[in-house]
Amino acid sequence: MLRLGVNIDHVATVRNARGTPWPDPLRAALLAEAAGADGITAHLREDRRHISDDDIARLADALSVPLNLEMAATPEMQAIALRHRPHAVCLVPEKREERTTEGGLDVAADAARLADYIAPLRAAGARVSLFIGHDPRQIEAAARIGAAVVELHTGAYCDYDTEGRHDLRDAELAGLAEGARLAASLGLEVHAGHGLTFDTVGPIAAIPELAELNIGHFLIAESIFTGLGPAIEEMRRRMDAARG
Ligand SMILES: CC(=O)[C@@H](O)[C@H](O)COP(=O)(O)O
Ligand SMILES: NCC(=O)COP(=O)(O)O
Repeated sequence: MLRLGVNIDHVATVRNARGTPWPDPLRAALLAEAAGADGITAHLREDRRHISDDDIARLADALSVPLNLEMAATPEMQAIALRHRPHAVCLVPEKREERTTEGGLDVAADAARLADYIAPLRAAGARVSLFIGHDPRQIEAAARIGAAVVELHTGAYCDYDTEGRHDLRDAELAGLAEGARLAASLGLEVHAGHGLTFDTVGPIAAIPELAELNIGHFLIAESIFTGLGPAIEEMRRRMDAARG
């Protein structure tokens, strides 16, 4: 079965716009669980623009489904992950000035440091995931350093779709499918996510090697109109339909 991880970061974006306690990302996460989410994803950015340290503490305490903590590979974040022991830790590249996560980690160029970095996380029982593009060099490097999971960045595929650049979108989709095949053949669990919507999820969900999709921004946006539960249920329905 293809799992759906619901990313609740942008509930915190709305909360932080006013500095109120609402809307509460934990409440959204519990609603997502009730609507059938298989896991909750939260990205504790270094600049704390959405999810806060307190959110992570409360999510780690209250969730029944697995928590996937996305974070930069910094000493501060490693200490936080070791304190809260989430089910999974997904390492992502971060730039302070970016609007959203622009690309994947350069695992090939940073292999020795990342191997050392993930060792204590693995020893603490976390499933370590690396957020990367579908470049075979990055996938092979992820396998070499002992990651359990790679999450393939679907942002470019989604952007090309939105811009109507269908040749580029289809080439990107083919690259993601090829990357998923390579990663699975190397023994990695394969996830995908970033920017996915009702319109773009089908062809990604149809890639047979994928075990999990992480989807946030679109679901939170859609929930303004339909409520979070129905948005998640519709995404789940489209994922299942794509799997036949
Ligand atoms: C790594 C990833 O794809 C998500 O965490 C996404 O980055 C959500 O957070 P931002 O929108 O702040 O990038
Ligand atoms: N890792 C991708 C993720 O968690 C969700 O990304 P998005 O759907 O918020 O763009």
